[in-house]
Amino acid sequence: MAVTINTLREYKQKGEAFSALTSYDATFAQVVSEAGVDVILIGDSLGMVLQGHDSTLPVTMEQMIYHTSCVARGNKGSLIMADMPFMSYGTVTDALDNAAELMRAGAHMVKLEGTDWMKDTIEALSERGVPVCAHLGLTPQFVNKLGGYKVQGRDEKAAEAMIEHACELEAAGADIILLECVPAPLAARITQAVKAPVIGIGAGSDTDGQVLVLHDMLGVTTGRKPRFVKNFLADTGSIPEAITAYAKAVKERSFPAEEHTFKA
Ligand SMILES: Nc1nc(=O)c2c([nH]1)NC[C@@H]1CN(c3ccc(C(=O)N[C@@H](CCC(=O)O)C(=O)O)cc3)CN21
Ligand SMILES: CC(C)C(=O)C(=O)O
Ligand SMILES: [Mg+2]
Repeated sequence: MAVTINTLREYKQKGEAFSALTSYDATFAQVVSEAGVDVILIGDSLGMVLQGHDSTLPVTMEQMIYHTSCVARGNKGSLIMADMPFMSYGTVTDALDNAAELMRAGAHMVKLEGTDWMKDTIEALSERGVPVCAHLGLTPQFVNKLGGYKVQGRDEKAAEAMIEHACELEAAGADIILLECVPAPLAARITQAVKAPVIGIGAGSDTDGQVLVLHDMLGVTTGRKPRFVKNFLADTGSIPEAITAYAKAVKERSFPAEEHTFKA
């Protein structure tokens, strides 16, 4: 049975964790979906892991459409989420036009990075039939404003603001919240505060789901690895087995462990 946003809502209600992983092409999309990973993300991280840039900012709509169409052809029943790239949702009109392109390419929903300024955008998309994931915390498209890839929401004022933003974006129509690089206790508070399923990366084990970049969990990413990354290929014999082990570890909540988590 194909995974839908309702499937993810049911998981949250039952307290069953679900898994997500990036894919950028048809072959990996098929392997990832056949391994039982619930959500495939066409992440704008492709700008870093496929293209070799040091940020996600150079990624274009044309590239996201191309990779989304490749993933859609390989997918065997996972929910397909596509990142809207930098400045493709700067205005509500741009967001509608560009989200439509990603949905035509085969996405089932889109992901946008931002806070309360996205309320109108999310409302417009939601009203017109586009499910939205709101990405909060470390939002890589804001790296030049954030001053680096750093944990977000560490002080109480920033934590309160993030909780409020999550609630406001859910009220505007966001179907899923994604939290990146936030202290585990804050991620737990947000997961309780919203009805929408919450997916975490570097957000501890109390979110409803987990996501990783495919290249990171296969151990092929070059350079410094973030704390939240685990190499699942190291203890398995093949890429399909590594991906299956990841999906299982997320379901069992054995990943993320303490060493992958920011405590405060
Ligand atoms: N390969 C890859 N994996 C990712 O998870 C990822 C990308 N690319 N590209 C887009 C963003 C950038 N991401 C990053 C990149 C670096 C850190 C990092 O080095 N974090 C430090 C935390 C520093 C602090 O304590 O504030 C760490 O130790 O994990 C985190 C997220 C996550 N996303
Ligand atoms: C790291 C995940 C959440 C992402 O946005 C991406 O892969 O682009
Ligand atoms: Mg992204």
